[in-house]
Amino acid sequence: MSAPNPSPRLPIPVTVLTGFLGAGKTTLLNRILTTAHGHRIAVIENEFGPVNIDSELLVQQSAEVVEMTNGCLCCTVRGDLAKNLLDLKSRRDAGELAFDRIVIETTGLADPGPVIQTFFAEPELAEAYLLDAVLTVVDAVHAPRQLDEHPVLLKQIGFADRLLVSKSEGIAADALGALLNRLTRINPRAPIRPLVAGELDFGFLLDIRGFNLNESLLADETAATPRFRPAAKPGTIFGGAAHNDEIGSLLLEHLGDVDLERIGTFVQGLLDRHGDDLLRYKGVLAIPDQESRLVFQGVHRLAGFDYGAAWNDDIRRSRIVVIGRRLQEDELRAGFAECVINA
Ligand SMILES: Nc1nc2c(ncn2[C@@H]2O[C@H](COP(=O)(O)OP(=O)(O)OP(=O)(O)O)[C@@H](O)[C@H]2O)c(=O)[nH]1
Repeated sequence: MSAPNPSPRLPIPVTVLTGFLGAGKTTLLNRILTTAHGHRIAVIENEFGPVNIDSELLVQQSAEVVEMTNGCLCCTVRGDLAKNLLDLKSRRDAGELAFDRIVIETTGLADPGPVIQTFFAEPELAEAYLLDAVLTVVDAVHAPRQLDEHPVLLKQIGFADRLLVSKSEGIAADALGALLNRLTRINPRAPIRPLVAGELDFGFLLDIRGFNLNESLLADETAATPRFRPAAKPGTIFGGAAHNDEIGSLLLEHLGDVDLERIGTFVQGLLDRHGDDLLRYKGVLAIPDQESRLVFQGVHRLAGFDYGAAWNDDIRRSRIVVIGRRLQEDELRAGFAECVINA
């Protein structure tokens, strides 16, 4: 029997590890599992086909590994994912397993969207687990071509909370620079780091709380030197004409309040019309007569709203960041403009 779990009632953090075929997901996972960091990690491995090679490649002594084969998590075996997660939780509660976080390694072809949605769509899962972050490994050598040929890689990058570039030692500095620029255009929200030999920075990988509803949602974008690059002019938001990447991002911003009813209608309309194309969106809004920030975020059509920290002496402003496919910039800007309250 394993030692009792320290906090059986707290939600268990989950990290989704994604990246295209051969990007280096298992290599990274092995490094995570073999580093002494004090976390007890259970792993869910998903692979196409009847045999899970990845789980055989894993160093198993330190982790409980659940194998999911014969389909991809994002489509055929999504129900199994929920079942496996609940099963792991019951075994943990019963003292049969001891772990304090889960890493899910998806197949290289998986769209992370449905995997993410699983955690919000099923109340039992939402209570038991806390989706911490999506980590996406990007293969520096192959990504430029893969990005042109495989739209799912755009989604994997678009959904990421952290982008980890593998094999960067294999390419010239200017090619790496071009790739990093391209990644930033697709997803300006996610910090990027190369995966290099040596110690892993667990502060960068774990406990990111990328899906929490709080005012730090846009922390990176609201820093003194904004990491977020707003679209300069119409037509430039899709990662640039050079690559014709369909996934891009857009910042909607107003230095002041927005009308609650109008912004609700605007966001709802957006989800109704374009929900399939909205990968991630986050907003921090100032609402008249409301001392606290209204914070929202979502994935496709699943969105959550809540009031966060008080504005106090901070400048009231309203910002929405959208990462999506084929974003209709003019429509979004016009819709948002109708919601703002001009002092
Ligand atoms: N040179 C170099 N090779 C790497 C690096 N990371 C991973 N590899 C190699 O790339 C190959 C694929 O790595 P994996 O970790 O199996 O990739 P994966 O994303 O798990 O692959 P799939 O599960 O098949 O999608 C292996 O041969 C690794 O040794 C890196 O940073 N540099």
